[in-house]
Amino acid sequence: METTSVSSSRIQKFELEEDNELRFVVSGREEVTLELINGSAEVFGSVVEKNKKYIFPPGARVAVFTWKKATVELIGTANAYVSPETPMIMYINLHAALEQLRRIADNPTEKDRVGQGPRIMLVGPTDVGKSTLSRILCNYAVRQNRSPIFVDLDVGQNSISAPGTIGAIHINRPADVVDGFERTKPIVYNYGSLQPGDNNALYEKLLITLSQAVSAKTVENVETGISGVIINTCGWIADGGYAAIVQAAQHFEVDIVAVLDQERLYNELQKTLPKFVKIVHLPKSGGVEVRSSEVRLKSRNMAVQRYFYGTRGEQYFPHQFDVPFDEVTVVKVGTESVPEECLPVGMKPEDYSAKVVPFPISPELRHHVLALSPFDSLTQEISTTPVFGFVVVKEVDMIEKKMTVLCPRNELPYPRIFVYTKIEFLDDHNVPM
Ligand SMILES: Nc1ncnc2c1ncn2[C@@H]1O[C@H](COP(=O)(O)OP(=O)(O)OP(=O)(O)O)[C@@H](O)[C@H]1O
Repeated sequence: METTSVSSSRIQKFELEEDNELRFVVSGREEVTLELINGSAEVFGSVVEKNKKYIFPPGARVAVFTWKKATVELIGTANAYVSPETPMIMYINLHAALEQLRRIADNPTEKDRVGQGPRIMLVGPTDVGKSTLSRILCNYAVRQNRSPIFVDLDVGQNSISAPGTIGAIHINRPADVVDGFERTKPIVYNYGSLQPGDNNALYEKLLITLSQAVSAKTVENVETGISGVIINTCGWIADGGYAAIVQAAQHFEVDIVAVLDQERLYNELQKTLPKFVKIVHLPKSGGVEVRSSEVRLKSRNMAVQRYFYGTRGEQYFPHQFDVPFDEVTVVKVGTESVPEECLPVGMKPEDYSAKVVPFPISPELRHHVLALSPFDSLTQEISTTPVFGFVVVKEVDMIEKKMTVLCPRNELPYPRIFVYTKIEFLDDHNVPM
């Protein structure tokens, strides 16, 4: 990738030519301020306002793209360079194709797709820019007065709720340049682990339930139906991961699959998916970060941190609660099946993948994120019903028989059925009780 400058000093000014992208990483411990001095620019599809200061936190990785020309200033410690090579033309062409399908859906003279706009799914290995392209496509859609549904099936790096979940949100305004999309009224299902392969059957059950909830939304609201659905997936593409992609395409009834980067996956999907599904192959941007497992862990911690504490632009003030053991039931979804050879002859093994079972309260729960179920007693529906939200277990006192949890609200909702997750978060803030 050709670059025009690389720098990390405190004040840096960049002149961007047509179709150039300024890429930077906030590399120090302090924030970095971005300002558009002249021209026009966007960050992952969100318009950057002239002379407004955008403050990015440490670790942020950003691309400021211009279709025309722009003068951009960065203040703070940032590794930055300008690249003249980006796939943005191809990404906007994809958006134009989606927009064309929305127009057809909106046109009552066309019989076949009336009322239902495109359903696109983005697939590819990890770190190819799937989440970023989803954000760009959602932004371009709302900038044309559309209101699509964004679905995130990535349980490892979910951008709607905590890690270990899948979910959907209705997008009706562009993403904030720094904080991304508003997460109001999301539909969130708790899967409880970072790898879909940990419990394939449960993952598929949740895919089905979420796809039904999304379809109901697209039928309920005409504008949403026409705007369509944009689906981000996780980077697990081998073996069971490939099967999960195919299942997701079927359950969400997608009509377009955009494969980022990997040609082999593109070829395989062409053979597997039905002919009416259009499959496109797109290059990844040279700016996309290849993240180590350490960086991935950090970004997951930041996602949980954001869930409880918000962002610089929108801070939350969570509370801590002591919960006596007798006021809470902890459950787990999915247990080991009894091996066939241990069952009486002729008996079929039961499907334990989504079985809801009590989980003993013990110090093992410390630092675990637990989901809040809307049910008031142990029922099998817990496994496939959206959750209220999450708490983090800060302490488990086996002598006093109580646990201390961090909750985003100043009230801990009843009923108190907490669902175990494997996700851990070390909260080092002092929070009021
Ligand atoms: N053009 C770009 N320039 C600089 N950074 C970028 C660019 N595009 C994406 N990034 C950054 O690269 C990182 C990875 O991108 P993204 O999350 O979109 O990849 P992904 O394929 O969804 O990854 P995964 O499947 O692992 O979740 C993010 O931090 C994102 O901000």
